[in-house]
Amino acid sequence: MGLFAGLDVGTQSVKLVVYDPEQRGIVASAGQPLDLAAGDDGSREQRADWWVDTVRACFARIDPALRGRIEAVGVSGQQHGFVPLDRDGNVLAPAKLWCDTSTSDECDEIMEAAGGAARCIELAGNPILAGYTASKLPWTRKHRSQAYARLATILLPHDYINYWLTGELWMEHGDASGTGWLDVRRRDWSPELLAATDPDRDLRACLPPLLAADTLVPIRAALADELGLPRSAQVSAGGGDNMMAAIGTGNVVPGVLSMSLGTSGTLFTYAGEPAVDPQGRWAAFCDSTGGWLPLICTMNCTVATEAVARLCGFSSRDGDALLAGTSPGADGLLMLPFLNGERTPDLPHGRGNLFGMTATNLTPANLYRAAMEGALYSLMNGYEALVDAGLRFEAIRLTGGGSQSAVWRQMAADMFGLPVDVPEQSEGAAFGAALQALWAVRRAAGAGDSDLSALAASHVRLDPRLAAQPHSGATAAYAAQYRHFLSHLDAIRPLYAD
Ligand SMILES: Nc1ncnc2c1ncn2[C@@H]1O[C@H](COP(=O)(O)OP(=O)(O)O)[C@@H](O)[C@H]1O
Ligand SMILES: O=C(CO)[C@@H](O)[C@H](O)COP(=O)(O)O
Repeated sequence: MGLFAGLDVGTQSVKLVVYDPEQRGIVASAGQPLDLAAGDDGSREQRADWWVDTVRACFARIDPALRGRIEAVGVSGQQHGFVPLDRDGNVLAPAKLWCDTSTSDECDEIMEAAGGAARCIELAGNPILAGYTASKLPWTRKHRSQAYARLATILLPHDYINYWLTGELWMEHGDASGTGWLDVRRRDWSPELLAATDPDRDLRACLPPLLAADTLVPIRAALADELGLPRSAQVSAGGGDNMMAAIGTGNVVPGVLSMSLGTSGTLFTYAGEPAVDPQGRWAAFCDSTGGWLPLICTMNCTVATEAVARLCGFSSRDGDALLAGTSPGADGLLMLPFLNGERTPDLPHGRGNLFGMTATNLTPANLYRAAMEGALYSLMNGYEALVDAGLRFEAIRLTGGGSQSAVWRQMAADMFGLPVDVPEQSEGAAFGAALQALWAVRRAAGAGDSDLSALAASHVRLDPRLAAQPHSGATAAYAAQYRHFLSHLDAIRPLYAD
């Protein structure tokens, strides 16, 4: 059997893993950082050619002998980014990203045109929140009128990489549901939401076909030659990074809870049917295997820890050592880490807040701990909605860069009162993309092991050395601090109302 490549175009970097399904091991990997253009108005943008150049650089770092054995490639990407193309497939403007809060007025305008947030949920399963793709279109109409005039196709980041790899335009249901335009119950575009976004043109014409999760498309021969891949290599449907991390953490059956600690913080679980919350307390997305993926996403996870580490002059990679003398609750120091504005809770104009400072507790270590805790309190807030809805979990599967911190692993176990398991394959999204490609190839071959849950069960391996068990004393300390988090959140909401 050949090798399977998984690419993850994240916010901070591109990651590439090459997986050998026979050996059950990652045989090569490469990562390369990405720039981010940030504006005071909350804009967060990247250029599509940065992604392509970085993907090229990652492939170049893999041994050519391994590249020559790659049978299929799966692509994962940060969700929601708006990639506008003209009719010749040229990119018209920088991509506004999932963490771009400059379009919150346009979110309100779309929801008003559709009949309000509750009506959006009735129509398509989700309100139009800051970060989702939909509001970036009217923003483009207002601020980039030339790009709007020439707009022929809308893609998401991973769709664009698929287009570059294959020359074919498509979307799949998982990432497409993060546009805000997909009716997640019918798994098709909502005409009402499209019309509410742009009453003057048929946006449906700008959206490429939605292909099934097990689709395979041949790579472009010229690009295969350039990247050193076989001309027979294929590209699977791919998906949003959370959809791919679901596969890469074995979250393809009900009852598993995954948490990703990256630029964003996310919590998600698999559902075999649409999982819509009438109050919109979670994102009712589709997954990239034919199911659904109720998801909580915060915009400030490692955003907050990186900011504190930078301020205090250390690397987050060394953060655990600094935390040695600290304890749950950070000695009373509490951070509401909404540095970039926030989606969960819905405070696009929010800012970070620090509470509980005394003459003795304001140390770099407590500050760093407060950032880590604050990132998890935000997720806890969303998790309670899932629990209210009757969902129960026995453990957390942790992935994303933050999963490399032993302190964060233990903190998650203690705060949520659940054991934390960490897959051996630490790049959950990139690994999930490789597994999706493997699954699609096995299905196309009619192979016996083509059932995804069986495939994930046999390929996603947990690393017992990285597991953490909850300690009840710490759980109680976090619960007390979490109550403060909620009361401070109530207090600051009016400050950031518009
Ligand atoms: N050992 C560590 N301790 C704490 N944080 C870490 C550690 N290793 C990585 N990280 C964090 O993880 C981030 C990268 O996470 P990742 O999931 O790759 O992000 P994204 O997919 O959003 O680009 C780093 O910027 C850093 O903040
Ligand atoms: O917006 C969301 C999910 O709705 C984010 O989770 C993005 O998908 C970006 O992910 P990372 O780059 O942080 O992995």
